[in-house]
Amino acid sequence: MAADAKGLSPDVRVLRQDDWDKWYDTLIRGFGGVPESAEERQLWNSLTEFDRSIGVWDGDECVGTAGAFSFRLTVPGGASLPVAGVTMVSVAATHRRRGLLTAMMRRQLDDVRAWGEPLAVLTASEPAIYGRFGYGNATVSLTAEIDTTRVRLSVPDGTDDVRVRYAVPADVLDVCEAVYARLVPARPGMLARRPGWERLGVLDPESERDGASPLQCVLAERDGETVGYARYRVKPAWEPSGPHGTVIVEDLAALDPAADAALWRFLFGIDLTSKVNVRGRPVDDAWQYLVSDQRRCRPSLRDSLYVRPVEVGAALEARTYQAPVDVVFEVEDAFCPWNSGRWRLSGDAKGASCERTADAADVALSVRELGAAYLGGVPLASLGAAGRVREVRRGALAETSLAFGAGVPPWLPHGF
Ligand SMILES: CC(=O)SCCNC(=O)CCNC(=O)[C@H](O)C(C)(C)COP(=O)(O)OP(=O)(O)OC[C@H]1O[C@@H](n2cnc3c(N)ncnc32)[C@H](O)[C@@H]1OP(=O)(O)O
Repeated sequence: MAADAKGLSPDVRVLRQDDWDKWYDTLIRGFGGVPESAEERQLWNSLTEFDRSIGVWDGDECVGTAGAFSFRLTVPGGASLPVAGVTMVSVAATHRRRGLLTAMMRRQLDDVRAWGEPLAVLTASEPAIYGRFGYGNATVSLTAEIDTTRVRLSVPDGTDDVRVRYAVPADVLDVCEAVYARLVPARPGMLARRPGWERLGVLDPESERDGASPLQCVLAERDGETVGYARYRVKPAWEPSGPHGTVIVEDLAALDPAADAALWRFLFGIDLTSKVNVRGRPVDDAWQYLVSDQRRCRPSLRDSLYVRPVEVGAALEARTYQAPVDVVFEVEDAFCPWNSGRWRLSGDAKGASCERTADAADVALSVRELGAAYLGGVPLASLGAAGRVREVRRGALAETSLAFGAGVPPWLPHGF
């Protein structure tokens, strides 16, 4: 390859099986260099999709890594779209800020297009990295620290019919996965899990416990059927005033309101604890509507899933719209110029078409804003109010923003 402006000739190539150890060591070092347990390393090896992963090589040395998992993502309307789950991105600190990430993003987005996947998605180690490549933050997740000495839950009818029982996390993986799988179509942003991914949820390296217990699990059952599960840890604390342990919720899923409430009631009530910490939850997590005092739950939000339309037309056609929409977008996409220009989107709750057009634009925006709004969690009107989206035809932004809503806030249930 010809040398680039910063003096490097990046040799970007598809990952080979026998390069994985070097490649993965580069990645681990890029994230600080703390080694993973043998079990965790083996799991990531088995999850690596070699033909969808790339490395940058400087002679024999691996200096850049990136992968793209083949996921299916739920989009508004319930369709399950093949997407590239961008992951494992790193550049050796000896080679940073010389364009290697840019070279990998170029190669990867060209590949994703060739694979026919209309979206690339990722979670970012730092939010400032990916906007320049057309990724927009499309979902947020909820973190909370609930003072369970003061906050009470009022549970819905039927909660007492749900039995909560302990189980060994690894022994009940299949029933937990079955609960998870039933929830995937109901919420945009959720990922259908490929075989093997469920094991990530029960990896329990001691190095990540920070003084808390090994992973614990309870099942919620009704009439012998599993209707939910929770995975959590307990971190004990003994203070002069008494026990003040914390329950750290790692994962919770339930098929109906009573099962959900039964699990939260259990977690709120564990003896010798005075706090429940949750993170990575949906912004509308139901317990918030059951508590006596939201303020003492100290909720906060964090950016989560970034979405990058790789094929604007195919992406906009794949979802539905909660109100009829007929709009011409003027899209600007400097990094993937095949998306730039005008697109007419016509659709409603049943389906949509999106085609190139020579008609005048109604709404002008960059592909990054389109990615942010795509799952229905970030209103186009709000992006308009921020000056990130421009209304060309009067009234078009409000109409389009309404149509783009998803009814339920999108949520990414786990990182990757
Ligand atoms: C999906 C995931 O896997 S997220 C994980 C991302 N990886 C990490 O955070 C690991 C540690 N960090 C790294 O490995 C590297 O710093 C990377 C991958 C973030 C960046 O790699 P580099 O090769 O240095 O990026 P590159 O030189 O192509 O930079 C391109 C542009 O992005 C900017 N940029 C790169 N990293 C950052 C950052 N962390 N914050 C803000 N801007 C950044 C550069 O300044 C440059 O801007 P310019 O074009 O205006 O000069």
